[in-house]
Amino acid sequence: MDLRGKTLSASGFHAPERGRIDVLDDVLFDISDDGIITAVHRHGDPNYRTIREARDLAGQIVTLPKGTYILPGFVDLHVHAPQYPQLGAALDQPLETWLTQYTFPLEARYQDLAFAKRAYSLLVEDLLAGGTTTALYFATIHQEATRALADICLEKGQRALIGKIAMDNPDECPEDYRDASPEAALEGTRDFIDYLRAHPDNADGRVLPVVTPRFIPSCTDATLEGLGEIVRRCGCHVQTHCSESDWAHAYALKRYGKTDTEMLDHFGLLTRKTVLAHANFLTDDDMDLVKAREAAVAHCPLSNAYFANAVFPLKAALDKGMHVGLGTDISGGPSASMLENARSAVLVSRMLDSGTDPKLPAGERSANTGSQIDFRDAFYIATTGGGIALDLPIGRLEPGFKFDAVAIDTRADKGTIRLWDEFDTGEAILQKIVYTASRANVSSVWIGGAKLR
Ligand SMILES: O=c1[nH]c(=O)c2nc[nH]c2[nH]1
Repeated sequence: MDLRGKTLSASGFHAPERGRIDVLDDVLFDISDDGIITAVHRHGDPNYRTIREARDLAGQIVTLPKGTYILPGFVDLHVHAPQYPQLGAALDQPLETWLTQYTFPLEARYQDLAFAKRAYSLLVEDLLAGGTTTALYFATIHQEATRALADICLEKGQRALIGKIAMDNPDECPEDYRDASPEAALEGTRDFIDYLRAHPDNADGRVLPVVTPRFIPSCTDATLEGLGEIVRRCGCHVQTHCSESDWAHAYALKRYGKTDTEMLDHFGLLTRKTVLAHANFLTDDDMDLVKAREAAVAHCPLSNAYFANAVFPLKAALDKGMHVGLGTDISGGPSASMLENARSAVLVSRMLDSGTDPKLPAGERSANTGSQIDFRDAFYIATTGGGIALDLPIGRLEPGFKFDAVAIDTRADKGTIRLWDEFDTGEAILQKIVYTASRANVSSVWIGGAKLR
């Protein structure tokens, strides 16, 4: 049911800060007509009963069934929308081969608007069904297809941030899939920003434009400089890939004698609203710079296992106070599920922590002991961390935040969660949700209080 102007009676979980899960046991969420949480009344509050009776009398209360729990909707911080048709394909190639032989030819197809609309509609539907209420999308270089992605998000109600990709370097991009010149790359970026800002269905800014240099290898200096100037003027979000693999990290060092992070900063592309995808090879100085600029990393654990040649030190980044969210990196990562990626974040952190070579004695197996995270950190980056990274009031269930939420039905017949009343209470329920839930357990999805599924 649409929850705008209503009160939801439910139990659930969110992570107001790193390391702390707030167990919301039988609470009332007051939701405004424009879909913002205005109050959360807890069962133990002195005026809980009075408030409940008043809301009940006004016919305002919507109650979730027992065994169903509310979570913040997932914030996917790194999605290549056009790559959905190759999800689960070509994962045995190194990044540079995967890009040139598979990914660029697929993305080039998006000049066909009918193909673009078909792929993008399916993707947005599937992400919503899995509980992704906000997605930060790379589109392609094509203006029409990128506009179509924005229209589809608006029509289906998904919160989204979308970038028309800028890529114009003839040395690294194929002739049939690159911006014709720096001017074309910059004009395309500006046109898409203007399109979204003037869109009649986007008055509330549900879909935001993102300045999107694909990564340093694919852009000329003139384009990177021009994009920095656009960011200064428009204050938009920025997204790009940063120091992802040995090859990508070495590229900037060879071209400039500096790291990706240093060069992005040089071009004015490292801001409070910048999201750096992957960032596996950040140096200590890079990390300091990212933190100082309050930029964020989109950690993509599944994709990194295939393409990055290393595990991102998530725990070190979180301990340092860097902004970090979670990304599926469709299709570098073969799963569109944020829950599956949350589990992968735990898994790869365990491998980083223990080391992986069984021939080495335990004491020598890892240079990164103390790297493991738990389900709380994984849940945090999938929700709260994403909201902080984007500087948007999403990812938490507290007053002032949008009611972007999912209901997890732990009793769904075709679902994969099995709870035991004898021992599953409080946080233990969230732990089982994070580790075992699947799409069949996502029973409802709301964005800004509007029920989408
Ligand atoms: O995982 C990735 N996916 C991409 O599409 C891409 N482009 C540059 N670098 C990239 N890495």
